[in-house]
Amino acid sequence: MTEVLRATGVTKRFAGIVALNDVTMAIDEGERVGLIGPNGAGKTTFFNCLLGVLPMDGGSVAIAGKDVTGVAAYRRVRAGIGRTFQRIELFPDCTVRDHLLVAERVRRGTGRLWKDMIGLGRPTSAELAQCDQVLGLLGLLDLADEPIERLSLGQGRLVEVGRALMTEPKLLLLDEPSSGLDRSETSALAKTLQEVQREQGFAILLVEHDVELVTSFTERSYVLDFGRLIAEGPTREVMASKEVRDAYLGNFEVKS
Ligand SMILES: Nc1ncnc2c1ncn2[C@@H]1O[C@H](COP(=O)(O)OP(=O)(O)OP(=O)(O)O)[C@@H](O)[C@H]1O
Repeated sequence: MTEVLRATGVTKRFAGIVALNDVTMAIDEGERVGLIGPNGAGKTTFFNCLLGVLPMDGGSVAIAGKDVTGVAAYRRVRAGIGRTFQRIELFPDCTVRDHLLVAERVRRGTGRLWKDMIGLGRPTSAELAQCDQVLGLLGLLDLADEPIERLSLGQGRLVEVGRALMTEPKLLLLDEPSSGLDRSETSALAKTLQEVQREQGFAILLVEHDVELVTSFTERSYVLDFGRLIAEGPTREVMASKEVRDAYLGNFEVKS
C-alpha cells in the first residue's frame, strides 16, 4: 500500500492554547478515514496544517511520500491533497462548469488572470473534457451551465467535491459535508461520494459530526480531544469505546 498521508507530531499553538498537541496520522491510498472530536478539539486546525494554510509549530507532513512541511499550499495541492469547505465557498453568479475550470487551472499552474480579465482565457478542449468527466461522475452534467445560486445545498456540496476532484487529489479532505443537509440529502451525498471514490481510488479524510455518516462511510477513525489524539482504530470500535463516549458523544448530532 502506498501512503498518501503521513503527519508526524503535528503541533499548533494559538497564543496560550495548544490547538494540536503532537498529532500523528497515516493514511493509505484508497482508505476512508474519519477525524472526529468535540467542538474546538482541533479538527479544522489539523486540516489547515495539512493543507499549509496554517504554519505548524512542530511536526512534519508528507503527501504521497513527498515531504511538504513548510511548503506553500498550492504546491501541496499539486502534490495530491484536495479539500472541500464546511461553509460553501462558491461564487453565486458563476456556473457550475466555471467553478470546476478555475480549480483545474490551479492544479496545472496555468491561471492566466490577465487573459481571463480581457476575455482571452477561454478553456481548452482538454480542460472542458476533464471538467465534463468530473461533472458526469458526480451526476451534475445537466446542471453544468446553471449559476450556482440555483442549486440546492446538496448539489452545491457536490460542486465543492467536483472542484476538489479537478485537482486530481490522492487524498481528499472533507470538512463536514453533511452540514445543513437533511438525512436523505446526506445519504445521497454519501452514496455519490462513495461511488466516485471507489472508481477514482483517492483516499478520504472526513471531519464530520454526523455519527451515522462517519460510521457508515469510514473504515477507520482518529479521535481528537483538546488537541490530543485519544483514540484510533476501526470506526465502530472507536465509537463504542468508553473513553470516546465520555469525551464527546453527548455532543454528537444524530440525525433522525
Ligand atoms: N485562528 C485562531 N486563533 C486563535 N485560536 C484559534 C484559532 N483557530 C482555532 N483556534 C482555537 O483552537 C482550538 C481548536 O479549534 P478548531 O476550530 O480546530 O476545532 P474543531 O475541532 O475544528 O471545532 P469545530 O468542530 O467546532 O469546528 C479551539 O480552542 C479554537 O478556539
